[in-house]
Amino acid sequence: MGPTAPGPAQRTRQHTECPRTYECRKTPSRKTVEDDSAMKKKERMPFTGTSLNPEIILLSEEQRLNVRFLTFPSQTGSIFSGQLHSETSLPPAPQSKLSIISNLTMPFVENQKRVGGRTREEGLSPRCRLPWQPVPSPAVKPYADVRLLGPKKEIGASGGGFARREDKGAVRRGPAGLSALRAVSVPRASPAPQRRSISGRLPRKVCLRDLPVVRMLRRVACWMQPSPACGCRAPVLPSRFLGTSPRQIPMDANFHSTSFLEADQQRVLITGGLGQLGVGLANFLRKRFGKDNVILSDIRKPPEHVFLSGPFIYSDILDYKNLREIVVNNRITWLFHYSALLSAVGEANVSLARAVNITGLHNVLDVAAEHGLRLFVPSTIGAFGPTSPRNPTPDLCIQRPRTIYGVSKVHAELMGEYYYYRYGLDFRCLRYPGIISADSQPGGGTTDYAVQIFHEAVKNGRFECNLKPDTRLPMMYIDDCLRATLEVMEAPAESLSMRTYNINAMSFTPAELAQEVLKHVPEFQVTYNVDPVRQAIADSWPMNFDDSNARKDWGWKHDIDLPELVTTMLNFHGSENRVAQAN
Ligand SMILES: NC(=O)C1=CN([C@@H]2O[C@H](COP(=O)(O)OP(=O)(O)OC[C@H]3O[C@@H](n4cnc5c(N)ncnc54)[C@H](O)[C@@H]3O)[C@@H](O)[C@H]2O)C=CC1
Ligand SMILES: CC(=O)[C@H](N)C(=O)O
Repeated sequence: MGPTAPGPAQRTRQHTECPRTYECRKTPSRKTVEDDSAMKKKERMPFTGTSLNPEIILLSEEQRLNVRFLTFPSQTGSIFSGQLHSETSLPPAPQSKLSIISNLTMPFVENQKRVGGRTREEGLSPRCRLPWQPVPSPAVKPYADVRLLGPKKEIGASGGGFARREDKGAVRRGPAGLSALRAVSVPRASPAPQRRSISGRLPRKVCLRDLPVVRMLRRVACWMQPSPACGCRAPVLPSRFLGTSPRQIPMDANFHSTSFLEADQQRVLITGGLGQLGVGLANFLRKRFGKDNVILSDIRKPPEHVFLSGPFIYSDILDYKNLREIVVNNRITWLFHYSALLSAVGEANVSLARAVNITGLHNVLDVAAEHGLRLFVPSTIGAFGPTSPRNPTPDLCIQRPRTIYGVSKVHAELMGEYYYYRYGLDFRCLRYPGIISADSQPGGGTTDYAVQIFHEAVKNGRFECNLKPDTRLPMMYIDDCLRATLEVMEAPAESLSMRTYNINAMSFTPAELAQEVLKHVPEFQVTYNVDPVRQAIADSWPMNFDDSNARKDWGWKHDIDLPELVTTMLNFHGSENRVAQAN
């Protein structure tokens, strides 16, 4: 069986990304009648897990056209990939060897082939066998033609060999269905056949049950077991079992990113960081991760105090290569994607909003998936529409927003969740209410009035509101918003029953807010000059937000209610005003 014809994805692949990844191809040999019969009688075990290093485990499988592909890292940290096909089988090939650490039965390959004159199950301890059977699938063909992708040097100690052909490229992928298995991987700085454990000991004898791959495969087995009730397979695999990223970069790209050892020291990138929320987020995260580990980025020129407060970098979210370069050069591990056009400005410039909010999001998703980042994308109350329940609005309900902003945010929620299931992207998303901040200005949304009112109350004693007095919307003080954002990012994955959560703090109308301001500024006057665009948007948005899932799953709790909000905001603007007057 020759190599498959390149698909469109392959043709566009960047081949220069990772010099550690090579392609090697085996010369195929024919399966025999004996093979066939052994397989039918179940005398032959399926192909087994072959990852070598207990700290670097990746197993994945994809169906591309009629070819199945499985991948795993070698002991040297390079990616190996086997291409499985129904027609042919592996010949012995002398140049490369695989160490087979166990007979972990892969549920997606139904046949055990000979490798270098021995079958893969030979020499394996029975106690290592996993208690599960190959899962029959119509897409799975019983015999394999395996191509290996790997480095030119020897990588293992036993088993058969594979002729290798150097190639700068990596695994290609096609549009067909995926049922990949993947465990989280750890990057390696340099090839090292024997790597010390954290305790300093050399892991000469590894207990297979403790290997990530074994644990992972056990879980896969559970997922893949037919459910007793219906006899069907679980409809989806958990994200971490799923395959590779969608852009055409080498398969081992995410080996360059987070290591378990480094996990506590995050390197953070914030896109669109010069808006209402980004600078506050950067300051907040810098307290947690250190000043130099949080990079703000935007397409605007930062004010001096922001520029001097920590790393700032130019990044246009529409420039994918630039984004990738920043992530790679700065070894980013967490990405907060704040770039967006908000509801009102989005309606004023739909094509730009579509580009920034949708195309920009695609770039971010791909970079994050490729480099194993944890990705936070904020959504909004604006992701709901007039047909959603409005009082309260639950996490899961109909979402038919009527703004490009809302549509782009529903798209972001769905794409993020799709990437989570499809590629194992650690996507986390909160639907923010209108956010009220003292020291930063809103960027053109429908809830902006609730920020501007304080400034005007202190400065002029009056305010012209562009929403009707009885327009009720969910709101939150910025400190709560930023804390929620960090909390959901730090929440253990097991605690998250969803990837997108509503969060809320309070809900009020302009009239109620003005009433609260009046308690502090007795001469305060509000007039109403309704902006029909903003009003129509607000009328389609939730009045109250049900955030019970966030409270239940990861312990979300707001601190600031309306009275404290008003006091805090007026204090800030009052003292700012006094400073200005004194100057
Ligand atoms: N502020 C709020 O009340 C709420 C905000 N959110 C979300 O939070 C995120 C941050 O919101 P804000 O800071 O209020 O937004 P903002 O409008 O104040 O700031 C957005 C930033 O994105 C930048 N940007 C625009 N085009 C860009 C591009 N091509 N490349 C890179 N950056 C670009 C802008 O320069 C701006 O600094 C947004 O995604 C927004 O949808 C969600 C709900 C409420
Ligand atoms: C609630 C939001 O998403 C934003 N503040 C807007 O009004 O557009």
